[in-house]
Amino acid sequence: MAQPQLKLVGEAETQRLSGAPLIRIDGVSKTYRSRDGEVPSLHPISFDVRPGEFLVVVGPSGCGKSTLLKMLAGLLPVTSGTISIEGDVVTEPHDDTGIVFQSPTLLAWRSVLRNIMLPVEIRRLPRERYLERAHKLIGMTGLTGFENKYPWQLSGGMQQRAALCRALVHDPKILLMDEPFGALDAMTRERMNVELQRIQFETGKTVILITHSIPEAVFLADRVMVMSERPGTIAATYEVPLERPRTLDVMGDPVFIQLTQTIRKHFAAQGHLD
Ligand SMILES: Nc1ncnc2c1ncn2[C@@H]1O[C@H](COP(=O)(O)OP(=O)(O)OP(=O)(O)O)[C@@H](O)[C@H]1O
Repeated sequence: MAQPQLKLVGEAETQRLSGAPLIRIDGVSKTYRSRDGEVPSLHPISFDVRPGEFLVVVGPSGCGKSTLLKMLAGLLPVTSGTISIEGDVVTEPHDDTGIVFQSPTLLAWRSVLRNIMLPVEIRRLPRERYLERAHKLIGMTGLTGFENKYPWQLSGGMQQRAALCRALVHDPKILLMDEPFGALDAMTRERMNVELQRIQFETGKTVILITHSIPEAVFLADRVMVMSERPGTIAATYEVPLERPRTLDVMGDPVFIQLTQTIRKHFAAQGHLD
């Protein structure tokens, strides 16, 4: 079995990741107001995301991960603080982000291609230009030949690939992913991780991904952000010093094992964080 070479993040990689932050989260908190009263879901948190970075967020259930992602997408207002993308404060849904949820949420009555083209229609973007882009993404995600199939004719992994194409078709700078592979079987999930790494490399997108899987987090991330229980806050952030492209063999690497163990310790003692 080929052993991946381990080294600290290379020079080119360092340059790619060391630019001015693309996303700035500054003192952002969230308290939901419901009929039963206030639900503090996220304590004020601050962090930056670099252009081209792959940031993975892990944390116990209910700590506010999805809330954070929805605020990043402009789908949910912040209670305090600001989220900015390239200096512009996010106040509403915007074109800089594409989102993939745990469920593919494809429209059953639309073909794969017409599902992928939905954001182009909604935004009234030039169809021909984006059709070409859709076909490129279909090729990149291995869906060629399935353009005219309907979602129910696809496996779960293929549906999620179609959802990924749909999130990227309008060429957003940022890809937000909320437990995108949580519903897939273990082997498909691993394959999707390898494919996602390749697609991110080929497209250069900045990715923020939420997962409950620590190995998935370490495999995919440049940086893993660990959150504490609700109301969530940042418990720790770890750089992942593993060379890319990573193969699944990297999971046997001592650096990988040590990092997953370190992160897992945060969740010891009945889900309580350190
Ligand atoms: N619309 C809402 N109204 C009131 N409370 C909410 C609402 N949405 C989420 N919450 C609460 O906010 C907290 C954070 O929810 P969120 O979905 O962001 O957590 P999460 O970390 O993504 O959880 P999981 O890992 O289980 O998906 C939870 O306690 C949840 O019950």
